[in-house]
Amino acid sequence: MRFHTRKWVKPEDLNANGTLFGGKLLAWIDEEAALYSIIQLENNFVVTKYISEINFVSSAKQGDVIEIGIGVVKFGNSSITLCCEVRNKMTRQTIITIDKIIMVNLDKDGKPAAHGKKQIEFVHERLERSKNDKVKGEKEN
Ligand SMILES: CC(=O)SCCNC(=O)CCNC(=O)[C@H](O)C(C)(C)COP(=O)(O)OP(=O)(O)OC[C@H]1O[C@@H](n2cnc3c(N)ncnc32)[C@H](O)[C@@H]1OP(=O)(O)O
Repeated sequence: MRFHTRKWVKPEDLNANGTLFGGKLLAWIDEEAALYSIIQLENNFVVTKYISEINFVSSAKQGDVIEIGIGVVKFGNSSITLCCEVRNKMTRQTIITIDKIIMVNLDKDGKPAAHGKKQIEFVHERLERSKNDKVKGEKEN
């Protein structure tokens, strides 16, 4: 699991008890899952289909720095299944875990479409590959 995004818990993120509002946290996670899927599937048109049980393990308070981790459970045909953990950046205390977040790759008509991906890719490797392919193509011509 990779922890890409950090958040600073501010007054507007709190519930009536003064701790991080669960709905706010879920919105951050949904956006992170969407961003992760968009980058992996190389398609901006990806939607959240299904989220499994959510375990709120501990709370966060104003001023805490938290980080959102996303991992890939499975690449499907049109879907990608992710897992998520959010933890306190300083103490590593788990705040929430989600076993399965299923995101679906859509075509321009909003219908599920095969994404053709089988494994995690890194943008820098993609760029390196396309640079090498270009050089190879130039040598062949
Ligand atoms: C980031 C955001 O905020 S997005 C906004 C919130 N999300 C939405 O608005 C999405 C609304 N839902 C939809 O538009 C539709 O349900 C769609 C287009 C996502 C999917 O339509 P469906 O008719 O269910 O598609 P379909 O049956 O072909 O399933 C598509 C994929 O999702 C998977 N899937 C569908 N339902 C489920 C489910 N309940 N649990 C797990 N996986 C599921 C399927 O297995 C399939 O995966 P695969 O192609 O890798 O095998």
